[in-house]
Amino acid sequence: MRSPKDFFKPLAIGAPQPVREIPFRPSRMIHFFDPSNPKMAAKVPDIAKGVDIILGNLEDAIQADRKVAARQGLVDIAKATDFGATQLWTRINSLDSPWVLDDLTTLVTEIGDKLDVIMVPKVEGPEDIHYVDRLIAQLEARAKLERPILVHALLETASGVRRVEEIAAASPRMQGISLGPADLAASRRMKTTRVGGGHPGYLVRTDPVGDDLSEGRQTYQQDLWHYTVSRMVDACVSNGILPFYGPFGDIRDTVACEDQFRNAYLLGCVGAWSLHPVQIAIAKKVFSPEPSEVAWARRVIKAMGDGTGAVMIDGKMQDDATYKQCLVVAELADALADRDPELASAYDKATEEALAND
Ligand SMILES: CC(C)(COP(=O)(O)OP(=O)(O)OC[C@H]1O[C@@H](n2cnc3c(N)ncnc32)[C@H](O)[C@@H]1OP(=O)(O)O)[C@@H](O)C(=O)NCCC(=O)NCCSC(=O)C[C@H](O)C(=O)O
Ligand SMILES: [Mg+2]
Repeated sequence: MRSPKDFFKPLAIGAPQPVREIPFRPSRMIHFFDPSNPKMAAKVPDIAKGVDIILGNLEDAIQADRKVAARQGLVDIAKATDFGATQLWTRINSLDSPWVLDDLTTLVTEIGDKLDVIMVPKVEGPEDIHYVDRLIAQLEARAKLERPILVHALLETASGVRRVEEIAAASPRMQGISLGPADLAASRRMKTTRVGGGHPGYLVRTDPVGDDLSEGRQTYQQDLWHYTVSRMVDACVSNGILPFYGPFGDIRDTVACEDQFRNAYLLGCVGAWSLHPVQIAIAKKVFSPEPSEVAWARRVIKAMGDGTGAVMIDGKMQDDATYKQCLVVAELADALADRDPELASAYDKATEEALAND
């Protein structure tokens, strides 16, 4: 076994030095496309300009007889496209599949210089990350890459959830984790056939009034994913990596998609997947803090000076802890503003207005 001191040493001679910190880059949406679908592939250069992350999917949703075409399609698109500040990711096939070895070998050697992150599906435990970690290092060395490719795990098995903390800590390559609610539901034998979102049967009911058990009792639908998302967020944040909500499969239901994304945002996720162009704007809206929230955060930070002590603002107590909460929002806003001039001016305008009243 390697010593803990070796954690940050390359796993192959000639592989690039692993990163010590995962850089925060705007990651509001991971936009999935099928590289074997000529219509979708043709849209990639344009879509890439409007998303934070674009992902060439090789796993589920790609037919078995299109796997090789999808892999080659991604190589061709990556070589032909300048992605600018947009991150290029891929989702490889599962580690027990007949395609994954060629996925990794081809992608790292042919487009490793363009790939930011490799998403690994159906991760069961840290040993899955150790396997891809070493293999990627060998391939990076072969391709003479200068920058390490990062790894993102999909949380979509009961065993993966049970070991999520070990997965998050498995390698310096670990960039983040996404919830995969469809596979996770199947793995856990949950009785929902939906891809993410709630279920009308999962509810709480108000108590009866008097003896009548059937009349006048409100029901409230509950969040099936609260436990898993919260656990994933803790595992990620305590290991310095980024948590994401995954897919919302009812493309028509943009309202419930927005709700699901917002729940994840409020619980600490940095982004979600978009499966269809219509979901890109939803993710952008939800995962960018509201200008009024940013203005409030900046107001509190200004009033708190060095961040210690307590002050009252608009009747609300602020102290060291609320100062830190506000830093989370303000720092996210600054990172997004660097990428998005429209957001930058909306944030500055709201802040000026808020500060003018102080
Ligand atoms: C879901 C889709 C199959 C729907 O496609 P389609 O029927 O073609 O929809 P539209 O007619 O509304 O499409 C309008 C045009 O937009 C293009 N399009 C559609 N989706 C995309 C996209 N993702 N990127 C780029 N362009 C897209 C269509 O080609 C149409 O173009 P045109 O005809 O020229 O106007 C489809 O959206 C799709 O396949 N999406 C991706 C699905 C996917 O990646 N699924 C896997 C991720 S979810 C998962 O794996 C579960 C998870 O792991 C878990 O376990 O929870
Ligand atoms: Mg899945």
